[in-house]
Amino acid sequence: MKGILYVISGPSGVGKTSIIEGTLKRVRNLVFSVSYTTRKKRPNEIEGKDYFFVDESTFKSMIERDEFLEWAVVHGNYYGTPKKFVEENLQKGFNVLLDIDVQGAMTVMKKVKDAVYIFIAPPSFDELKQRLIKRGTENEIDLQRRLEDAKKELSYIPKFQYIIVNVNLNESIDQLCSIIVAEQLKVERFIERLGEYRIFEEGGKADARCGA
Ligand SMILES: Nc1nc2c(ncn2[C@@H]2O[C@H](COP(=O)(O)OP(=O)(O)O)[C@@H](O)[C@H]2O)c(=O)[nH]1
Ligand SMILES: Nc1ncnc2c1ncn2[C@@H]1O[C@H](COP(=O)(O)OP(=O)(O)O)[C@@H](O)[C@H]1O
Repeated sequence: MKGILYVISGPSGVGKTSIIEGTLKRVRNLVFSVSYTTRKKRPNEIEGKDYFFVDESTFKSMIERDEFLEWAVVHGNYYGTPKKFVEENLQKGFNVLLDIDVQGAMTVMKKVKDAVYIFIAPPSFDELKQRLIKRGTENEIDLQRRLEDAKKELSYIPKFQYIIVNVNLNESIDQLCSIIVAEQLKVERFIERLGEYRIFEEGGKADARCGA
């Protein structure tokens, strides 16, 4: 039994965290991979839930020990996905969700062929700016940098399989749930997991381990 890897990317402030939180509450059998970062913790963030906050030397020694599935420098800080967590959960049959930047998504694309790639886009550049200002977690310099980086990030959209334009949060959560479930219902994935099913045996039932 092998789970599905879902990769979510999109510019800072677009609503990735909000959409993911809403989705995790609604979809069964789905786990979020908490990344490591050297970024400073925001007051509302929880160690081990939002990120594992580490210093640069700890992060670099993790790179040397090959502990990341992927890592990248994003808006001036290091971010990385713990390889062991992702591999173990996929192996156990859980579906795993990553919130990583476009560079990280490109790395995963080379390593994990059957992952699902979803880009979250803003309705407009102005709206993105307003959301970042309203969130109030960045100083002026960091905010400008994130908006600058957003322009480059949007150019990666054609490399993704799905796009959600986050106008209305609840609709975006619905759309992410739909993508997650639809992928699980693909015949090619069903056949891969056929060993898990007993529907063709007499008295058997369809115990599909899928989502919402
Ligand atoms: N490559 C990579 N990017 C990550 C990882 N974790 C988070 N990111 C990305 O880093 C960027 C900044 O995240 P964050 O500092 O939480 O700011 P926010 O996106 O404004 O909430 C976002 O694009 C995240 O998707 C990771 O493990 N690897
Ligand atoms: N559809 C939406 N409409 C308006 N505001 C939103 C929407 N989705 C998220 N937000 C708000 O925008 C801000 C950025 O969202 P967040 O989830 O932190 O984005 P990201 O994780 O992509 O940086 C937050 O204050 C959040 O409440």
